[in-house]
Amino acid sequence: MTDHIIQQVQVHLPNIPLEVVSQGAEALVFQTSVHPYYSKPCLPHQDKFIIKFRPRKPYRHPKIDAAITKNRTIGEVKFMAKLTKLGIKAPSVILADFPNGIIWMEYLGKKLPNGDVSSLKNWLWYYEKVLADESLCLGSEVQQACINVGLLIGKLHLNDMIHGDLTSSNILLEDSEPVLIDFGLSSYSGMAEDKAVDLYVLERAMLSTHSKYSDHYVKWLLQGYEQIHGSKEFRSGGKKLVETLRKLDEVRLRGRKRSMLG
Ligand SMILES: Nc1ncnc2c1ncn2[C@@H]1O[C@H](COP(=O)(O)OP(=O)(O)OP(=O)(O)O)[C@@H](O)[C@H]1O
Repeated sequence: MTDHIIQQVQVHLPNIPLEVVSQGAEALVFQTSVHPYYSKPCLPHQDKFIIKFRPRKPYRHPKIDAAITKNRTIGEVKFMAKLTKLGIKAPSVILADFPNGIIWMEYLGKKLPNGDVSSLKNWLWYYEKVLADESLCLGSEVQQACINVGLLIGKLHLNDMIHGDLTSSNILLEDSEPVLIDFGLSSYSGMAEDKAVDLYVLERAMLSTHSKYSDHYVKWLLQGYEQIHGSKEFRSGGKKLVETLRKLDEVRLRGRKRSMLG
């Protein structure tokens, strides 16, 4: 399956070395050492880039499939470009081929001491499972990283941007500075409901992936989220915060009722 998709992408990117990073439902993600048009790019990672490729879906009608691929790729790239413009940390887009579903972007994140990519998930797992020391898991470094994630998501929402798939895998850490990735389900909305659902998805992801300390992590995330809403940079942030947190309570209640009903 993957070999067949690699052949597909190589038609569009001949002679580009590709190393598979992940295969999701929607896209294949590759790492490459090559910049498409510049031998000395001015990016922090000079020799690593990410290529995200949306392969053809043979079960869809070819015309519909082509339109979906193109629109989703355009949507993701526009969202990323807006984040860059607003100074919300996310990979810079280097090149995009809309009809062929290709996004060439900046590589972000570091390797953890155990060799794993520094997603928030792996980083917290490193603390929880490798260091396995409660005082470190609940220490100031983890607290500050969670607060920083809350600040980042708050900034996103204050710009009426919704991530759509906020999990601890879709947040990478550059030291303790978080960056967002994967905007395949992103959208624009000023509605408190949409922001609350975004927060709820993250809250649930933290609970299922980091159950032992999730209460603390979520508390710190919300601390950062509240903090940015109080900043002078955003007018009526306080009012928006109250609305979103009220909705979050409603969404949690709906989620609980659903899980009680199975
Ligand atoms: N800019 C980037 N820098 C470094 N790593 C990245 C970058 N973008 C993606 N990755 C890596 O590739 C993985 C998959 O990326 P992404 O989530 O965008 O693809 P996806 O196909 O939508 O994934 P999924 O379907 O699993 O949500 C990430 O978890 C991360 O490890």
